[in-house]
Amino acid sequence: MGNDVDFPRDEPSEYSSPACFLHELDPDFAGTNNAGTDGAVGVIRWRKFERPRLIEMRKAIAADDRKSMDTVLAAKLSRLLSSPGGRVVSIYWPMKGEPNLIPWVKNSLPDGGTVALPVVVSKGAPMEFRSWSPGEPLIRGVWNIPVPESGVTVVPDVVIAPVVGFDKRGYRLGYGGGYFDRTLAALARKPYVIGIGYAQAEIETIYPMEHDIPMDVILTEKSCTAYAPSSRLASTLDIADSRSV
Ligand SMILES: Nc1nc2c(c(=O)[nH]1)N(C=O)[C@@H](CNc1ccc(C(=O)N[C@@H](CCC(=O)O)C(=O)O)cc1)CN2
Ligand SMILES: Nc1ncnc2c1ncn2[C@@H]1O[C@H](COP(=O)(O)OP(=O)(O)OP(=O)(O)O)[C@@H](O)[C@H]1O
Repeated sequence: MGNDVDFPRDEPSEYSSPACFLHELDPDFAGTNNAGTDGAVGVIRWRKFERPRLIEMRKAIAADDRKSMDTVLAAKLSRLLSSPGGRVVSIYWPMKGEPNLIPWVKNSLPDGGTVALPVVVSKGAPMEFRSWSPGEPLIRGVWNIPVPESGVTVVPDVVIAPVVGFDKRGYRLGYGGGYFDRTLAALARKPYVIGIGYAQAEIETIYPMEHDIPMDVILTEKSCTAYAPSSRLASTLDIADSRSV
């Protein structure tokens, strides 16, 4: 983040970057971060700027590092969802450097849980969740994201949502379609929502707007933070105390 950069305060102005490099700078650095003061327009603009920065940073993670971080995430997920028996857990098919949970599903989740994948059925509408088991055929959906070809529509008890970014209050920044927020808002029974990502995706704030729904827990390779510690649903689902994960 720009705040981490040691910015020389009394640099003469003739040493500043030429205007054509401004787009490469963090908005805080470039003085273009009006998210906090420009209302929704400023927030939307700031998010458009922030998403590619976070995605590129994630894609730059070396394959070996990614593999070991995914192994740590899988172990933490298994502890968090200690007895999935009979529950429907929605995962996602990884893209753009997101943590890959497919090996975890193959190795651990079949212990009594049903896996589902989110499906964008139409633009600007809530998603649907379709059951899927490793090996079952997938077809390309919106954005070329693989989705189950058959599989029945299910209602998830637990939704694992990949984050592009997340903040200190448990809000998630995604790809900008608003799909998870719209879907969670439309479900009759709110599932237990686990945001998952690498620790590098943490930012100070996403400047939450009215439609943004915070995650119950955010899991990274370094931390497991609960934002809804007394969630009734968590206890009925037998979700571990996040402090022990
Ligand atoms: N792996 C994975 N699968 C997932 C998600 C995810 O975050 N990760 N989703 C999580 O939601 C859903 C798909 N999300 C999508 C989000 C945005 C767009 C999209 O069309 N974006 C536009 C920009 C939108 C805008 O700025 O208005 C684009 O890139 O052109 C498509 C799908 C379901 N599947
Ligand atoms: N519950 C909702 N009802 C209607 N519109 C919504 C809702 N939630 C989000 N949106 C719309 O979606 C747009 C994008 O939202 P946002 O920036 O939160 O996306 P995101 O969480 O990054 O994306 P995604 O969940 O698809 O990964 C918002 O500007 C808003 O107009």
